[in-house]
Amino acid sequence: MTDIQNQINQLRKTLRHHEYQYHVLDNPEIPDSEYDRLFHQLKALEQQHPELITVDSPTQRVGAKPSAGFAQITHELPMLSLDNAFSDEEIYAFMKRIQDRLMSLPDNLEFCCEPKLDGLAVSILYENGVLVQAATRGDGMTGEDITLNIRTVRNIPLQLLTDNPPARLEVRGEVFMPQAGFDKLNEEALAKGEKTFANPRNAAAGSLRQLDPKITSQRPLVFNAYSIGITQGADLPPTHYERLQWLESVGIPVNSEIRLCNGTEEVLKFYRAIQAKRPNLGYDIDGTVVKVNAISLQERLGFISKAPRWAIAYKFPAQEEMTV
Ligand SMILES: Cc1ccc2cc(C(N)=O)cc(O)c2n1
Repeated sequence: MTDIQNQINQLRKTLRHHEYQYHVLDNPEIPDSEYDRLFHQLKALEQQHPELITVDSPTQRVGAKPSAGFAQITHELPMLSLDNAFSDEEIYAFMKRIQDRLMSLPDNLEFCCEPKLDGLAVSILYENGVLVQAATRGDGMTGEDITLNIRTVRNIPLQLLTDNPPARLEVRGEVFMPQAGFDKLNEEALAKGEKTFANPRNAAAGSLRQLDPKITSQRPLVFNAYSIGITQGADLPPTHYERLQWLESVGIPVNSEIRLCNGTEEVLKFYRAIQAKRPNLGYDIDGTVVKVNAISLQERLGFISKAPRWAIAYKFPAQEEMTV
């Protein structure tokens, strides 16, 4: 084997070792500057000897589809999709279905109402209070392991703020990109002649599916929790609203617009109030989410195939296309 081939093989082996240390173990042994120096040494050798370039060389990573590099994770509890309502009539029908099954008038029921964030649904697992894993929703059954990227989202605590954390706590919520951060990101991309994102949701999804957490780390992402998945050793309150309050008390961010509503008319009032606020929220939403607040009633209502009977998304009419 030629000396050049030996040098190239040794550099590839060293770079793969350091990539593993940085991207998988999150434990770099060398500064980025040293990694870059080795990388560019290999790049130069391959440019002098293009016949020696192999598709699996570390220099060829840039072309890889980002998601190809993520392990698959199976959700212990499926991540549900929500049934949709597009009119008050469909909300009344939702309430009637609940009344028929619970034999109790909806106007005596409490609902937890929130804006429906237009981002990417993620699942974050804490064990003994420490963030150990994060995954995208994916198809609801399996998602991509984005643990390293989620760790870079500034408002997600790496440790729960409690002295007696549950053995296991899965927090589910939405990662989104606020409008101001999105506008700045696209301005910078334009200035650099790079591709811009069509909308904040695509920007959030693209940022979370970066193989390089350093890039994700530079993106203005925000997380808001909206439910609890699996738990072990957690003593949780009996209503959804109180559970969100508990999450907030242990350092998990929850949307500030979430409200308790009594009966159908207050639910519709909330929908209109959020619709009026929508232009000034500073982040994209595509409706509101209405949930029966009492967990015991949620359990009695159960799910229709994939969507829960106890929740519905009341969507806003599609916004007229932006004329650019
Ligand atoms: C159960 C469920 C499923 C998807 C959700 C999605 C959102 C959302 N996109 O804001 C909020 C929720 O409370 C959700 N709740």
